[in-house]
Amino acid sequence: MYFFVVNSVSGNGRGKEVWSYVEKKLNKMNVPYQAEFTQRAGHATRIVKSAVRQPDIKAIVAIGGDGTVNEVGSGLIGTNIPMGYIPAGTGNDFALANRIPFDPYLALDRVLEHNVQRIDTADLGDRKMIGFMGIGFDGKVAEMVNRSSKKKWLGRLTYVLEGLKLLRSFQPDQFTLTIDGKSYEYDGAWLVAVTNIPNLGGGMKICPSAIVDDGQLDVCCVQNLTQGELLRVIPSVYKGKHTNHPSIKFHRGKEITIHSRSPLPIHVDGEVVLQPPLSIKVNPRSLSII
Ligand SMILES: Nc1ncnc2c1ncn2[C@@H]1O[C@H](COP(=O)(O)OP(=O)(O)OP(=O)(O)O)[C@@H](O)[C@H]1O
Repeated sequence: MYFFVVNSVSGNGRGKEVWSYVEKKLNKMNVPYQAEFTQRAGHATRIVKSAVRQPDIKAIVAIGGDGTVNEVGSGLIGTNIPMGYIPAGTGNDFALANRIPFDPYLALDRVLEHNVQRIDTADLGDRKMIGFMGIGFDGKVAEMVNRSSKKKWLGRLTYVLEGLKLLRSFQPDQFTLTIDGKSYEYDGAWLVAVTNIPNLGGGMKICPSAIVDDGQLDVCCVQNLTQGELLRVIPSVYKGKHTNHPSIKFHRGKEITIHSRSPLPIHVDGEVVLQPPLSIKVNPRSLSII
């Protein structure tokens, strides 16, 4: 039995549309399934925690964006039930990183192929990170994207549009990072991103060397750039070609703490949830995906 958790409001309604395609195909193929719709933030994790008690669950499949992947994955960490994913959000970075098709029928085919892989996740106190988190500029962009009414039509471009809007007014800040016991100071920093997967923000390969199952977290800090310089660098980030830029620093580690001088917004898998200081610890191969 496949259990679907559907966030019908993801991608400003794309979730509902995607479910209608998936439901039709499941019925046509006579695949046994159950489905439940999320009613509010946090609900997907509760649905999953109750569903995993059923004896015959083959996989729990998230339909939504990266926020839904976070909530469904959070409920499955530590179990042997794998998470499937059919993208229906705005950024869909988890799908991009794991080569999950954007076509709902093809994504469903991949679910039904049932090839299980273990991936790393990370703990941020009580909260889990499945793919990525960011603090500073991209935390603020995530906040603006989540409020945007244009995301259904613009999709991933919403991140670019909101980023451009923010560029003029954002004040870079001072960050202290501690990575596996070693400290680093960054002044005039635009953002710090910590990731399990290479991309965030709708396909920006911020940490191009990140590997989903290497037991490590990748860190990127962007500092000391003028607004114009940042604007020129952004296109190269989509290709992961920014790694030799003198103002962009990379680290890798298992345990990371981040302090910022001001209380900047933090997003975890695209949802703004926390305030610094922040401790992040990798949880190696803690989640099965298909
Ligand atoms: N019925 C609901 N009403 C309002 N919010 C909901 C509901 N169900 C889930 N949510 C919340 O919707 C938020 C956004 O979902 P999600 O991240 O999956 O889509 P998205 O933001 O469009 O995509 P992406 O994160 O890929 O950009 C999540 O934080 C989730 O908790």
